[in-house]
Amino acid sequence: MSNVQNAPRSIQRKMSTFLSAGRFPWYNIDGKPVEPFIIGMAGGSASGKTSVSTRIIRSLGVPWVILLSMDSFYKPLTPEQVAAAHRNEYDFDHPNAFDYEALHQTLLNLKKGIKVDVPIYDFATHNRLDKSQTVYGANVVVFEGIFALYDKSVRDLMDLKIFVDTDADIRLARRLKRDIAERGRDIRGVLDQYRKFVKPAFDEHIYPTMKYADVIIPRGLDNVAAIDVITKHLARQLNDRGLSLKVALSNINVKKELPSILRTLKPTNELKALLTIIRDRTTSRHDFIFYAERLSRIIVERGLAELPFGNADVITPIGSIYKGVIWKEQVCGVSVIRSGATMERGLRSVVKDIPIGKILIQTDPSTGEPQLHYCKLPSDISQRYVLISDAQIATGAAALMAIRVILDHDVPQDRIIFLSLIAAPLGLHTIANAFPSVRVVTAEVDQELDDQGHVVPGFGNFGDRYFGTY
Ligand SMILES: Nc1ncnc2c1ncn2[C@@H]1O[C@H](COP(=O)(O)OP(=O)(O)O)[C@@H](O)[C@H]1O
Ligand SMILES: Nc1ccn([C@@H]2O[C@H](COP(=O)(O)O)[C@@H](O)[C@H]2O)c(=O)n1
Repeated sequence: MSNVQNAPRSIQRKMSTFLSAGRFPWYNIDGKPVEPFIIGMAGGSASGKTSVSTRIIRSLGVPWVILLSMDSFYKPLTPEQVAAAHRNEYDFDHPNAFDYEALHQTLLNLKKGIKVDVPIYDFATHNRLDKSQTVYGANVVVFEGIFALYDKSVRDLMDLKIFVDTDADIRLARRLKRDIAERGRDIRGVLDQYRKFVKPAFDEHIYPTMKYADVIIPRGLDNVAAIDVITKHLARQLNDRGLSLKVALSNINVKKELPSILRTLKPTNELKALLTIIRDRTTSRHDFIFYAERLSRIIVERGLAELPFGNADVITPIGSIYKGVIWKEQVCGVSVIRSGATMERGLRSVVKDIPIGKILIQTDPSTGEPQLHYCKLPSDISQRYVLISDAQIATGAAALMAIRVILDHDVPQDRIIFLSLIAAPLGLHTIANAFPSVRVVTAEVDQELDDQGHVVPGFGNFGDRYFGTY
């Protein structure tokens, strides 16, 4: 997810992620992501590309929409080029001013649902800022820029191509006002740059890309009718792609045999005693927390046994060699809030200094579908093994979403270990069907789900019992 609060106002306006609600599943029951809808929005400078894009996005009312600006992909300049830019001697309106390879890769990754780092551009310094913006997850991507329709490989990624056609005088007037107010320019500079570069480039390179557009919007934002037609078309297209994981889950084949992704704890009486206390409705909150955390630690230890080890010989205090082993890889935790957070203490007490990310997934009461509301993960997660924690697996819908998020952050399936205290067979089959290389560690497999989706016999609402929010 993105955060541009600290960027200058002009940048914030251009690089936005519209997250008006939780994100519904963006993958099918086989765990494969469904591609976002990509719109290309070209037109002359100050024609209204950003304004039209924002209006369409707001009217669409779809959550998880990204407005990506081509400015982010201006090639970095040398100090000499920056000096030339300040003298109005650098041509920012030539197609060669942009890095199409980086641009193509970014759009491709967004299309695949993979997390991307988008450079943040600063018009005042004519260069990228040191920090970038992490963008993850989109139902719709609107990509706007003067050369948005210029490059064929970029065009080929688009589902809809739009050209905003606004009168040249109006464009110049708006550019004057905007560049002075937002981009640190003066009147002379803007007019000089317009005459030398902006106008010739429009006539020679930008206007000709209009032929690639599916839709042309004369007069930009003022053309209410055109924007309305486009919004309705988009809404229909998105509706046709609608996914219902809930319906698909009810068709999962729950075989008698449990899937091979499962790792259960050894069924000792000690384990049974812990589960008896946790499952007992009369257990006090104090005892519940104590024994739940004790069980979490055992689950985490079992999860760590799944990691790869290497040989390590050590010398003992009496000078003898011990042929030992060490963990070979770095690990991190990701807790599925709320009940997964109850296992964090267990994780911390077993793995020293473990970074722990968080994912908030809630079930939408009207549709029964899981929704992703929040996601904050360690930045180097792709270099680590990931222990996802959630107290129980019921239908597997939340687990599927959590695993999909981690995969979208470049973690291979076989580096993901899902830790849960108990699991229902349906949830295990759901995970195994979509992600057969993920491993699930649990204390016990319960019998089934009741009509309301509760795990039976289960332990009730784990989060409420742990946090005291009955
Ligand atoms: N229809 C309009 N009426 C008045 N001002 C507009 C209109 N459309 C855009 N603007 C203003 O013109 C400037 C350039 O518009 P913007 O949408 O950023 O263009 P672009 O993204 O094509 O460069 C902005 O300051 C914007 O607020
Ligand atoms: N350092 C820069 C980079 C670009 N420009 C001008 O921006 C225009 C494109 O942005 P729009 O929002 O207007 O589409 C382009 O015409 C460049 O001249 C700049 O002035 N300085």
